[in-house]
Amino acid sequence: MATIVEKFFDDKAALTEELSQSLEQALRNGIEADGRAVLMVSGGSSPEPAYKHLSTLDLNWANVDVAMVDERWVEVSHEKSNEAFIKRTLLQNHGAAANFISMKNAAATAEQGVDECEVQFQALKRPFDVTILGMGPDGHTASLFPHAQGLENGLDSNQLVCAINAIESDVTGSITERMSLTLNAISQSKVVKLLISGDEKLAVYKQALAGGNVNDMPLRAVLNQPEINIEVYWAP
Ligand SMILES: O=C(O)[C@H](O)[C@@H](O)[C@H](O)[C@H](O)COP(=O)(O)O
Repeated sequence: MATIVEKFFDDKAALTEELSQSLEQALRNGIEADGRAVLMVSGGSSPEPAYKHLSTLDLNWANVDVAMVDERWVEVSHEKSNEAFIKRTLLQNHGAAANFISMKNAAATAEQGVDECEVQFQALKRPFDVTILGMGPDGHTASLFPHAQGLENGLDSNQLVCAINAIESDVTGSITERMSLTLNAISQSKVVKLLISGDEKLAVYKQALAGGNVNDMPLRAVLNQPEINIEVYWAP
């Protein structure tokens, strides 16, 4: 089992305030201790206000590496691009000076692009300072989707990134081809912040925590990892 600390808030504003402060502290600590800080970022609505706030902080952003947790295999101009979302939110203001590591590259498929992506991620400082994860109502996290093609590799691999082709659902939408951090990469973070909002997702988290088949709910594999420090952030 991971070490899990649950941080439950009365509302999203309180969650955002604590998350913003702790991310700032983690980046400052990383820069002070190692000269560079590494922040792994997910898309989703939960971290958006904290990203916008962080971008306004006067940090030594040139010494911060911001890298994607997962990405749809689409161009950055696509409305569903997580990279575009990070560029619109975190990489603004002072945050624009951060060094950004994309997952998407020119390869035709995620499968074909995975080796190039791996090289980029291997160059990052480890352990990463912070990894921000979201969670879907299907129990996916990063792009580790239930029963996806590539999931087994994503959970077992010694690599940092993996190509995933999810089973299309209401959660995935039509774009099922993705790149994701592996479980191995997620494990190599000083802290993992798992962001959850609403009662429905709280119930999904509790179901994952109760145990069961990791292929049905890949979040379980993260929660089961003994070496991960997870902080679960929840607000209604
Ligand atoms: O790439 C994606 O499909 C999204 O980024 C997704 O994985 C998101 O992180 C979760 O669905 C949580 O979303 P919320 O933060 O909106 O709850």
